[in-house]
Amino acid sequence: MAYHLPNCSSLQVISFPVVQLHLNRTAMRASQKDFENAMNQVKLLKKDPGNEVKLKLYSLYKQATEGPCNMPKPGVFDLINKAKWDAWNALGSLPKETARQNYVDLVSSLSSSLESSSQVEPGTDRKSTGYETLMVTSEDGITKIMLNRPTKKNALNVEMYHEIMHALKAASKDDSAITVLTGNGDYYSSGNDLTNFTDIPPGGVEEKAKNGAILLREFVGCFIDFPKPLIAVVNGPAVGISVTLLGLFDAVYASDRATFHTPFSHLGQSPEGCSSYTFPKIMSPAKATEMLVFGKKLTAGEACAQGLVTEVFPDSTFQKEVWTRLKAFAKLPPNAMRISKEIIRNREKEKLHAVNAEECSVLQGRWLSDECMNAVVNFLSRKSKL
Ligand SMILES: CCCCC/C=C/C(=O)SCCNC(=O)CCNC(=O)[C@H](O)C(C)(C)COP(=O)(O)OP(=O)(O)OC[C@H]1O[C@@H](n2cnc3c(N)ncnc32)[C@H](O)[C@@H]1OP(=O)(O)O
Repeated sequence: MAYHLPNCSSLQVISFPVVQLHLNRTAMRASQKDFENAMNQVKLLKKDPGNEVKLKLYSLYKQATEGPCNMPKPGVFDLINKAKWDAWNALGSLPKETARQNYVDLVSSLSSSLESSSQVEPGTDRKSTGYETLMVTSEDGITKIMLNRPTKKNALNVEMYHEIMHALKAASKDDSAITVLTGNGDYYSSGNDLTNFTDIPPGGVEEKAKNGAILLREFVGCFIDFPKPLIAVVNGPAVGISVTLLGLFDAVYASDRATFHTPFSHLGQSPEGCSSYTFPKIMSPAKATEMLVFGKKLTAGEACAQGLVTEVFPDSTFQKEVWTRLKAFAKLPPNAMRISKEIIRNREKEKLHAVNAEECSVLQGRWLSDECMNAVVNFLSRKSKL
Protein backbone atom coordinates (compact mmCIF):
# COMPACT_ATOMS: atom_id res chain seq x y z
CA MET A 1 0.00 0.00 0.00
CA ALA A 2 1.31 3.44 -0.88
CA TYR A 3 1.06 5.70 2.13
CA HIS A 4 2.99 8.67 0.84
CA LEU A 5 2.00 10.41 -2.33
CA PRO A 6 4.28 13.22 -3.47
CA ASN A 7 2.72 16.68 -3.03
CA CYS A 8 -0.40 15.25 -1.42
CA SER A 9 -1.93 16.57 1.75
CA SER A 10 -1.91 14.30 4.76
CA LEU A 11 -5.61 13.86 4.22
CA GLN A 12 -5.01 12.08 0.97
CA VAL A 13 -2.17 10.16 2.57
CA ILE A 14 -4.60 8.56 4.96
CA SER A 15 -7.68 8.32 2.79
CA PHE A 16 -6.06 6.66 -0.18
CA PRO A 17 -5.32 3.27 1.36
CA VAL A 18 -8.82 3.19 2.80
CA VAL A 19 -10.36 3.63 -0.61
CA GLN A 20 -7.96 1.22 -2.27
CA LEU A 21 -8.66 -1.43 0.29
CA HIS A 22 -12.34 -0.94 -0.23
CA LEU A 23 -12.07 -1.53 -3.93
CA ASN A 24 -10.17 -4.76 -3.46
CA ARG A 25 -12.83 -6.44 -1.36
CA THR A 26 -15.35 -8.71 -3.03
CA ALA A 27 -16.60 -11.12 -0.35
CA MET A 28 -20.43 -10.96 -0.04
CA ARG A 29 -22.34 -11.46 3.19
CA ALA A 30 -25.84 -10.62 4.50
CA SER A 31 -25.21 -6.90 5.15
CA GLN A 32 -22.38 -6.72 2.64
CA LYS A 33 -24.47 -4.65 0.25
CA ASP A 34 -24.87 -1.78 2.75
CA PHE A 35 -21.21 -2.05 3.55
CA GLU A 36 -20.22 -1.79 -0.10
CA ASN A 37 -22.59 1.10 -0.67
CA ALA A 38 -20.98 2.87 2.26
CA MET A 39 -17.53 2.28 0.75
CA ASN A 40 -18.68 3.89 -2.47
CA GLN A 41 -20.23 6.80 -0.60
CA VAL A 42 -16.88 7.51 1.07
CA LYS A 43 -15.35 8.07 -2.34
CA LEU A 44 -18.09 10.53 -3.26
CA LEU A 45 -17.76 12.78 -0.23
CA LYS A 46 -17.18 16.31 -1.47
CA LYS A 47 -15.67 17.67 1.71
CA ASP A 48 -12.74 16.09 3.52
CA PRO A 49 -13.98 14.66 6.84
CA GLY A 50 -10.59 15.14 8.55
CA ASN A 51 -7.93 12.73 9.67
CA GLU A 52 -9.64 11.72 12.89
CA VAL A 53 -12.74 10.50 11.06
CA LYS A 54 -10.66 8.84 8.36
CA LEU A 55 -8.71 6.93 10.97
CA LYS A 56 -12.03 5.81 12.45
CA LEU A 57 -13.24 4.69 9.02
CA TYR A 58 -9.98 2.86 8.42
CA SER A 59 -10.07 1.06 11.75
CA LEU A 60 -13.72 0.03 11.37
CA TYR A 61 -13.04 -1.19 7.86
CA LYS A 62 -10.11 -3.31 9.01
CA GLN A 63 -12.05 -4.68 11.96
CA ALA A 64 -15.07 -5.46 9.78
CA THR A 65 -13.02 -7.28 7.17
CA GLU A 66 -10.11 -8.80 9.10
CA GLY A 67 -11.21 -8.82 12.74
CA PRO A 68 -9.03 -7.66 15.66
CA CYS A 69 -5.69 -6.04 14.87
CA ASN A 70 -3.12 -8.74 14.25
CA MET A 71 -0.30 -6.66 12.77
CA PRO A 72 3.01 -5.92 14.49
CA LYS A 73 3.12 -2.39 15.90
CA PRO A 74 4.92 -0.01 13.46
CA GLY A 75 8.00 1.89 14.65
CA VAL A 76 7.71 5.33 16.24
CA PHE A 77 9.03 7.07 13.09
CA ASP A 78 6.45 5.39 10.87
CA LEU A 79 3.91 8.05 11.84
CA ILE A 80 1.03 7.31 9.50
CA ASN A 81 1.08 3.54 9.94
CA LYS A 82 1.42 3.92 13.68
CA ALA A 83 -1.64 6.21 13.84
CA LYS A 84 -3.58 3.67 11.78
CA TRP A 85 -2.39 0.75 13.88
CA ASP A 86 -3.34 2.61 17.08
CA ALA A 87 -6.84 3.29 15.74
CA TRP A 88 -7.41 -0.33 14.67
CA ASN A 89 -5.89 -1.81 17.81
CA ALA A 90 -8.12 0.44 19.95
CA LEU A 91 -11.18 -1.47 18.68
CA GLY A 92 -10.03 -4.55 20.64
CA SER A 93 -12.28 -7.53 20.09
CA LEU A 94 -15.24 -5.64 18.61
CA PRO A 95 -17.17 -8.23 16.53
CA LYS A 96 -16.86 -7.93 12.74
CA GLU A 97 -20.62 -7.43 12.33
CA THR A 98 -20.68 -4.52 14.80
CA ALA A 99 -17.69 -2.90 13.10
CA ARG A 100 -19.44 -3.21 9.74
CA GLN A 101 -22.61 -1.65 11.12
CA ASN A 102 -20.62 1.18 12.78
CA TYR A 103 -18.84 1.84 9.50
CA VAL A 104 -22.15 2.09 7.62
CA ASP A 105 -23.60 4.40 10.32
CA LEU A 106 -20.55 6.63 10.31
CA VAL A 107 -20.55 7.00 6.52
CA SER A 108 -24.25 7.74 6.57
CA SER A 109 -23.80 10.51 9.16
CA LEU A 110 -20.90 11.93 7.16
CA SER A 111 -22.87 11.93 3.95
CA SER A 112 -25.67 13.96 5.46
CA SER A 113 -23.44 16.41 7.35
CA LEU A 114 -20.82 16.96 4.65
CA GLU A 115 -22.69 16.56 1.38
CA SER A 116 -25.42 18.98 2.32
CA SER A 117 -23.00 21.59 3.56
CA SER A 118 -23.57 24.81 1.68
CA GLN A 119 -20.39 26.34 3.08
CA VAL A 120 -18.11 27.39 0.27
CA GLU A 121 -14.79 25.61 0.54
CA PRO A 122 -12.17 28.25 1.38
CA GLY A 123 -9.76 28.83 -1.43
CA THR A 124 -12.34 28.41 -4.17
CA ASP A 125 -11.32 31.70 -5.70
CA ARG A 126 -7.70 30.64 -5.80
CA LYS A 127 -7.63 30.72 -9.60
CA SER A 128 -8.03 34.48 -9.37
CA THR A 129 -4.81 34.73 -7.41
CA GLY A 130 -2.96 31.66 -8.67
CA TYR A 131 -2.31 30.52 -5.09
CA GLU A 132 -3.60 27.35 -3.43
CA THR A 133 -3.08 28.34 0.19
CA LEU A 134 -3.19 32.14 0.09
CA MET A 135 -5.42 34.97 -1.04
CA VAL A 136 -3.30 37.80 -2.33
CA THR A 137 -4.80 41.15 -3.26
CA SER A 138 -3.32 44.53 -4.03
CA GLU A 139 -5.31 47.74 -3.67
CA ASP A 140 -5.06 51.19 -2.06
CA GLY A 141 -1.26 50.86 -2.05
CA ILE A 142 -1.43 47.72 0.12
CA THR A 143 -0.56 44.17 -0.87
CA LYS A 144 -2.46 41.85 1.43
CA ILE A 145 -1.25 38.27 1.83
CA MET A 146 -3.95 36.28 3.57
CA LEU A 147 -3.24 32.77 4.87
CA ASN A 148 -6.15 30.78 3.53
CA ARG A 149 -6.48 27.36 5.15
CA PRO A 150 -9.09 28.31 7.76
CA THR A 151 -10.28 24.73 8.30
CA LYS A 152 -6.72 23.88 9.36
CA LYS A 153 -6.40 27.05 11.42
CA ASN A 154 -4.06 28.35 8.70
CA ALA A 155 -1.37 25.78 9.54
CA LEU A 156 1.63 26.27 7.25
CA ASN A 157 2.08 23.28 4.99
CA VAL A 158 5.04 22.99 2.61
CA GLU A 159 3.07 24.53 -0.22
CA MET A 160 2.15 27.52 1.92
CA TYR A 161 5.79 28.15 2.85
CA HIS A 162 6.64 28.26 -0.86
CA GLU A 163 3.65 30.41 -1.74
CA ILE A 164 4.38 32.95 1.00
CA MET A 165 7.97 33.26 -0.26
CA HIS A 166 6.64 33.75 -3.77
CA ALA A 167 4.08 36.34 -2.65
CA LEU A 168 6.68 38.26 -0.63
CA LYS A 169 9.07 38.36 -3.56
CA ALA A 170 6.28 39.62 -5.83
CA ALA A 171 5.17 42.20 -3.23
CA SER A 172 8.72 43.50 -2.87
CA LYS A 173 8.63 44.40 -6.58
CA ASP A 174 5.03 45.54 -7.07
CA ASP A 175 3.90 49.16 -6.81
CA SER A 176 2.27 48.85 -3.39
CA ALA A 177 3.70 50.93 -0.53
CA ILE A 178 3.20 48.44 2.30
CA THR A 179 2.61 44.70 2.68
CA VAL A 180 0.30 43.02 5.17
CA LEU A 181 0.15 39.42 6.37
CA THR A 182 -3.08 38.20 7.96
CA GLY A 183 -5.20 35.07 8.39
CA ASN A 184 -8.60 34.00 7.06
CA GLY A 185 -11.05 32.62 9.62
CA ASP A 186 -10.79 32.50 13.39
CA TYR A 187 -7.02 31.89 13.60
CA TYR A 188 -4.08 33.96 12.45
CA SER A 189 -2.12 30.70 12.16
CA SER A 190 -1.57 27.51 14.14
CA GLY A 191 2.06 27.42 13.01
CA ASN A 192 3.88 24.66 11.22
CA ASP A 193 1.51 22.03 9.82
CA LEU A 194 2.44 19.00 11.89
CA THR A 195 1.53 16.68 9.02
CA ASN A 196 4.59 18.11 7.24
CA PHE A 197 6.47 15.52 9.28
CA THR A 198 4.64 12.55 7.79
CA ASP A 199 5.79 12.62 4.19
CA ILE A 200 9.14 10.88 4.58
CA PRO A 201 11.36 10.90 1.43
CA PRO A 202 13.36 7.86 0.26
CA GLY A 203 16.41 9.20 2.16
CA GLY A 204 14.49 8.77 5.41
CA VAL A 205 14.00 11.07 8.37
CA GLU A 206 17.51 12.56 8.12
CA GLU A 207 16.81 13.78 4.60
CA LYS A 208 13.41 15.05 5.74
CA ALA A 209 15.03 17.07 8.55
CA LYS A 210 17.71 18.43 6.22
CA ASN A 211 15.13 19.54 3.63
CA GLY A 212 13.03 21.12 6.38
CA ALA A 213 16.01 23.14 7.62
CA ILE A 214 16.81 24.35 4.09
CA LEU A 215 13.19 25.38 3.53
CA LEU A 216 12.94 27.13 6.89
CA ARG A 217 16.18 29.06 6.36
CA GLU A 218 15.05 30.31 2.97
CA PHE A 219 11.58 31.14 4.29
CA VAL A 220 12.76 33.18 7.27
CA GLY A 221 15.40 34.82 5.04
CA CYS A 222 12.60 36.31 2.93
CA PHE A 223 11.23 38.11 6.00
CA ILE A 224 14.68 39.35 7.03
CA ASP A 225 15.28 40.80 3.57
CA PHE A 226 11.82 42.17 2.85
CA PRO A 227 12.40 45.79 1.76
CA LYS A 228 9.04 47.52 2.38
CA PRO A 229 7.12 48.09 5.62
CA LEU A 230 5.71 44.68 6.58
CA ILE A 231 2.73 44.65 8.91
CA ALA A 232 1.03 41.73 10.66
CA VAL A 233 -2.73 41.97 11.17
CA VAL A 234 -3.18 39.27 13.80
CA ASN A 235 -6.87 38.43 13.58
CA GLY A 236 -6.87 35.54 16.08
CA PRO A 237 -4.63 33.08 17.93
CA ALA A 238 -1.08 32.68 16.65
CA VAL A 239 1.11 29.66 17.31
CA GLY A 240 4.74 28.67 16.70
CA ILE A 241 6.45 30.14 13.68
CA SER A 242 3.60 32.59 13.07
CA VAL A 243 4.52 34.16 16.43
CA THR A 244 8.31 34.05 16.19
CA LEU A 245 8.30 35.78 12.80
CA LEU A 246 6.54 38.79 14.34
CA GLY A 247 9.92 39.99 15.62
CA LEU A 248 10.85 40.60 11.97
CA PHE A 249 7.74 42.68 11.17
CA ASP A 250 7.71 46.48 11.23
CA ALA A 251 4.36 46.73 13.04
CA VAL A 252 2.00 44.17 14.58
CA TYR A 253 -1.69 44.98 15.10
CA ALA A 254 -3.74 42.45 17.03
CA SER A 255 -7.36 41.73 17.82
CA ASP A 256 -7.99 41.34 21.55
CA ARG A 257 -9.01 37.75 20.67
CA ALA A 258 -5.47 36.95 19.58
CA THR A 259 -3.09 34.91 21.72
CA PHE A 260 0.62 34.27 21.21
CA HIS A 261 1.95 30.81 21.90
CA THR A 262 5.31 29.17 21.18
CA PRO A 263 5.14 25.67 22.70
CA PHE A 264 8.53 24.58 21.37
CA SER A 265 9.63 22.57 24.41
CA HIS A 266 6.26 20.80 24.49
CA LEU A 267 6.94 19.78 20.89
CA GLY A 268 10.55 18.75 21.55
CA GLN A 269 11.63 21.62 19.31
CA SER A 270 13.56 24.87 19.63
CA PRO A 271 12.93 28.51 18.60
CA GLU A 272 13.11 29.73 15.01
CA GLY A 273 12.21 32.82 13.01
CA CYS A 274 15.22 34.60 14.65
CA SER A 275 13.18 34.72 17.89
CA SER A 276 16.15 33.47 19.96
CA TYR A 277 17.67 36.85 19.11
CA THR A 278 14.70 39.21 18.56
CA PHE A 279 12.54 38.16 21.53
CA PRO A 280 15.15 38.75 24.28
CA LYS A 281 15.85 42.16 22.69
CA ILE A 282 12.15 43.05 22.41
CA MET A 283 10.93 41.81 25.79
CA SER A 284 13.98 40.99 28.01
CA PRO A 285 15.70 37.60 28.25
CA ALA A 286 13.55 36.40 31.14
CA LYS A 287 10.23 37.17 29.43
CA ALA A 288 11.55 35.61 26.21
CA THR A 289 12.49 32.49 28.18
CA GLU A 290 8.97 32.24 29.60
CA MET A 291 7.61 32.20 26.06
CA LEU A 292 10.23 30.32 24.06
CA VAL A 293 11.42 27.81 26.68
CA PHE A 294 8.44 27.35 28.98
CA GLY A 295 5.76 27.87 26.34
CA LYS A 296 3.85 30.58 28.24
CA LYS A 297 0.91 31.75 26.15
CA LEU A 298 0.43 35.55 26.08
CA THR A 299 -2.81 37.42 25.62
CA ALA A 300 -2.79 40.25 23.08
CA GLY A 301 -2.60 42.76 25.93
CA GLU A 302 0.39 40.98 27.47
CA ALA A 303 2.14 40.72 24.10
CA CYS A 304 1.59 44.46 23.65
CA ALA A 305 2.99 45.20 27.10
CA GLN A 306 6.07 43.12 26.18
CA GLY A 307 6.58 45.06 22.92
CA LEU A 308 5.85 42.17 20.57
CA VAL A 309 2.53 43.73 19.53
CA THR A 310 2.28 47.39 18.51
CA GLU A 311 -1.38 47.94 19.39
CA VAL A 312 -4.44 45.90 20.36
CA PHE A 313 -7.98 46.60 19.11
CA PRO A 314 -11.36 45.25 20.26
CA ASP A 315 -12.28 42.37 17.99
CA SER A 316 -15.61 44.01 17.09
CA THR A 317 -13.89 47.01 15.46
CA PHE A 318 -10.52 45.42 14.67
CA GLN A 319 -10.78 45.12 10.89
CA LYS A 320 -12.32 48.56 10.39
CA GLU A 321 -9.86 50.41 12.61
CA VAL A 322 -6.77 48.63 11.37
CA TRP A 323 -7.52 48.93 7.67
CA THR A 324 -8.40 52.62 8.01
CA ARG A 325 -5.03 53.17 9.60
CA LEU A 326 -3.15 51.05 7.05
CA LYS A 327 -4.77 52.86 4.14
CA ALA A 328 -3.53 56.16 5.59
CA PHE A 329 0.00 54.73 6.00
CA ALA A 330 -0.05 53.47 2.43
CA LYS A 331 -0.55 57.03 1.17
CA LEU A 332 2.84 58.12 2.56
CA PRO A 333 5.69 58.45 0.08
CA PRO A 334 6.79 54.85 -0.59
CA ASN A 335 10.47 55.57 -1.20
CA ALA A 336 10.82 57.48 2.05
CA MET A 337 9.21 54.55 3.94
CA ARG A 338 11.47 52.04 2.24
CA ILE A 339 14.62 54.04 2.99
CA SER A 340 13.59 54.62 6.59
CA LYS A 341 12.94 50.91 7.08
CA GLU A 342 16.35 50.19 5.60
CA ILE A 343 18.11 52.50 8.02
CA ILE A 344 16.24 50.99 11.00
CA ARG A 345 16.81 47.35 10.01
CA ASN A 346 19.90 47.09 7.83
CA ARG A 347 22.58 47.06 10.49
CA GLU A 348 20.93 43.97 11.99
CA LYS A 349 20.52 42.02 8.75
CA GLU A 350 23.82 40.15 8.81
CA LYS A 351 23.29 39.16 12.41
CA LEU A 352 19.73 38.00 11.70
CA HIS A 353 20.88 35.78 8.83
CA ALA A 354 23.51 34.22 11.10
CA VAL A 355 20.93 33.62 13.83
CA ASN A 356 18.54 32.12 11.27
CA ALA A 357 21.21 29.69 10.05
CA GLU A 358 22.06 28.60 13.59
CA GLU A 359 18.42 28.13 14.61
CA CYS A 360 17.72 26.00 11.52
CA SER A 361 20.73 23.83 12.18
CA VAL A 362 19.69 23.24 15.81
CA LEU A 363 16.10 22.48 14.73
CA GLN A 364 17.33 19.96 12.17
CA GLY A 365 18.72 17.94 15.08
CA ARG A 366 15.59 18.45 17.19
CA TRP A 367 13.33 17.06 14.45
CA LEU A 368 15.21 13.75 14.72
CA SER A 369 14.74 13.52 18.48
CA ASP A 370 12.35 11.12 20.22
CA GLU A 371 10.89 14.12 22.08
CA CYS A 372 9.83 15.74 18.81
CA MET A 373 8.67 12.53 17.11
CA ASN A 374 6.52 11.57 20.10
CA ALA A 375 4.91 15.02 20.22
CA VAL A 376 4.02 14.85 16.53
CA VAL A 377 2.66 11.30 16.82
CA ASN A 378 0.57 12.36 19.82
CA PHE A 379 -0.94 15.27 17.90
CA LEU A 380 -1.63 13.20 14.79
CA SER A 381 -3.25 10.40 16.79
CA ARG A 382 -5.13 13.11 18.74
CA LYS A 383 -3.66 12.22 22.10
CA SER A 384 -2.64 15.82 22.61
CA LYS A 385 -3.30 19.39 21.56
CA LEU A 386 -1.76 22.58 22.82
C1 LIG B 1 9.61 23.42 7.83
C2 LIG B 1 9.49 24.60 8.72
C3 LIG B 1 9.26 24.26 10.19
C4 LIG B 1 9.14 25.46 11.05
C5 LIG B 1 9.06 25.20 12.53
C6 LIG B 1 7.78 25.65 13.08
C7 LIG B 1 7.38 25.29 14.31
C8 LIG B 1 6.01 25.60 14.78
O1 LIG B 1 5.23 26.32 14.22
S1 LIG B 1 5.61 24.80 16.22
C9 LIG B 1 3.84 24.97 16.37
C10 LIG B 1 3.11 23.84 15.65
N1 LIG B 1 1.70 23.96 15.88
C11 LIG B 1 1.03 23.26 16.82
O2 LIG B 1 1.59 22.50 17.58
C12 LIG B 1 -0.45 23.46 16.85
C13 LIG B 1 -1.18 22.14 16.74
N2 LIG B 1 -2.61 22.38 16.77
C14 LIG B 1 -3.34 22.39 17.91
O3 LIG B 1 -2.86 22.19 18.98
C15 LIG B 1 -4.82 22.67 17.75
O4 LIG B 1 -5.20 22.27 16.46
C16 LIG B 1 -5.17 24.16 17.96
C17 LIG B 1 -4.98 24.51 19.45
C18 LIG B 1 -4.32 25.08 17.09
C19 LIG B 1 -6.65 24.41 17.60
O5 LIG B 1 -7.46 23.52 18.34
P1 LIG B 1 -9.02 23.45 18.01
O6 LIG B 1 -9.63 24.80 18.04
O7 LIG B 1 -9.60 22.41 18.92
O8 LIG B 1 -9.11 22.97 16.49
P2 LIG B 1 -8.67 21.56 15.87
O9 LIG B 1 -7.53 20.98 16.64
O10 LIG B 1 -9.87 20.69 15.73
O11 LIG B 1 -8.11 22.01 14.47
C20 LIG B 1 -8.94 22.09 13.31
C21 LIG B 1 -8.25 21.38 12.18
O12 LIG B 1 -7.00 22.01 11.94
C22 LIG B 1 -5.94 21.06 12.05
N3 LIG B 1 -4.75 21.71 12.57
C23 LIG B 1 -4.70 22.74 13.42
N4 LIG B 1 -3.44 23.08 13.65
C24 LIG B 1 -2.67 22.25 12.95
C25 LIG B 1 -1.26 22.11 12.77
N5 LIG B 1 -0.38 22.95 13.35
N6 LIG B 1 -0.81 21.13 11.97
C26 LIG B 1 -1.68 20.30 11.34
N7 LIG B 1 -3.03 20.38 11.45
C27 LIG B 1 -3.51 21.35 12.24
C28 LIG B 1 -6.46 20.00 12.98
O13 LIG B 1 -5.78 18.81 12.79
C29 LIG B 1 -7.91 19.94 12.53
O14 LIG B 1 -7.94 19.19 11.33
P3 LIG B 1 -9.03 18.02 11.10
O15 LIG B 1 -8.87 17.05 12.25
O16 LIG B 1 -8.67 17.42 9.79
O17 LIG B 1 -10.34 18.71 11.13
